[in-house]
Amino acid sequence: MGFRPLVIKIGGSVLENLHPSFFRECGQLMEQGIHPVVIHGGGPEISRVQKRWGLSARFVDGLRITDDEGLKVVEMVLAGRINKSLTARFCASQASAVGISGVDGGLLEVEQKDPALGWVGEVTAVHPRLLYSLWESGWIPVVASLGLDGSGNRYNVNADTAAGAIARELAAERLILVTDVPGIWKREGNSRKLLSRVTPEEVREMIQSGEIVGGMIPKVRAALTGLETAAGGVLITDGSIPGCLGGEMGTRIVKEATTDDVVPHLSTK
Ligand SMILES: Nc1ncnc2c1ncn2[C@@H]1O[C@H](COP(=O)(O)OP(=O)(O)O)[C@@H](O)[C@H]1O
Ligand SMILES: CC(=O)N[C@@H](CCC(=O)OP(=O)(O)O)C(=O)O
Repeated sequence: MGFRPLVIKIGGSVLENLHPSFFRECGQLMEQGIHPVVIHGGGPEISRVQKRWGLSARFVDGLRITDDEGLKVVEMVLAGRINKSLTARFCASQASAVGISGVDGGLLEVEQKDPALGWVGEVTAVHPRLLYSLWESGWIPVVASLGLDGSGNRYNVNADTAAGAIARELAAERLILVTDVPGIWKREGNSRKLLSRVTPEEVREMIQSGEIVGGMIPKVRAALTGLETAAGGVLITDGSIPGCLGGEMGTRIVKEATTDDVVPHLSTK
């Protein structure tokens, strides 16, 4: 069976505002012979639960410091409630989905990123066999970004980073990063404009100049990872708008400014 993988990452920032048509559109892509895998975040909800439990939510460069208690919260919230509620919304929209995490099928192999961060994993390999099995049987995998090491320890993985690594391994047709903004903003005098396309070099310059900050930094870094193999480039788009998977709205990250994108036809009409 020939596979046409499409990697979609849903940010925690947009989970509550995801347009209802999103789920149906994913199902339609599957019917068109495209194979979506959905990686989701959930940072804001993890922080809310940590606070409710009297635990602090602390970050270094956008990565959550994850001690033993923190990992329990991450697993319960990310792989539990968020993963199950998202999977339920797919199924209720007649899009056949299965909720898993990066631990299942050994999908995300990681090593500890930095002892100072605790149970935070850096992806060292992606083993996609389970994804192919699910696609073959008609299921859309919905993945919580946890990983495991060679000793069976489980880790918290940034969801953008996980999506970028999966997209690179699958040589996905496209990586779509669904978030709460319509794309990458660039300052222009006193106002700002939305970039319709941007190259890796421009992205690196914008991080240097402080125009790309906060949660957009791991996102564009993941975009650069995915771009290494994704023929159709990477799209950053707003999930609260209908048709966000169609490819016309948002910022495209492309290898070269002059090359036309090879955008797969993703009709969600
Ligand atoms: N240049 C930029 N253009 C657009 N958004 C930016 C930029 N720099 C930083 N951001 C911020 O990045 C946020 C998206 O990242 P994040 O909150 O981590 O989302 P998600 O949960 O979807 O991963 C936006 O809401 C915005 O505040
Ligand atoms: C290591 C690390 O920081 N992991 C993230 C995983 C969730 C995530 O990435 O969620 P968003 O997509 O909403 O940011 C966290 O604990 O917040």
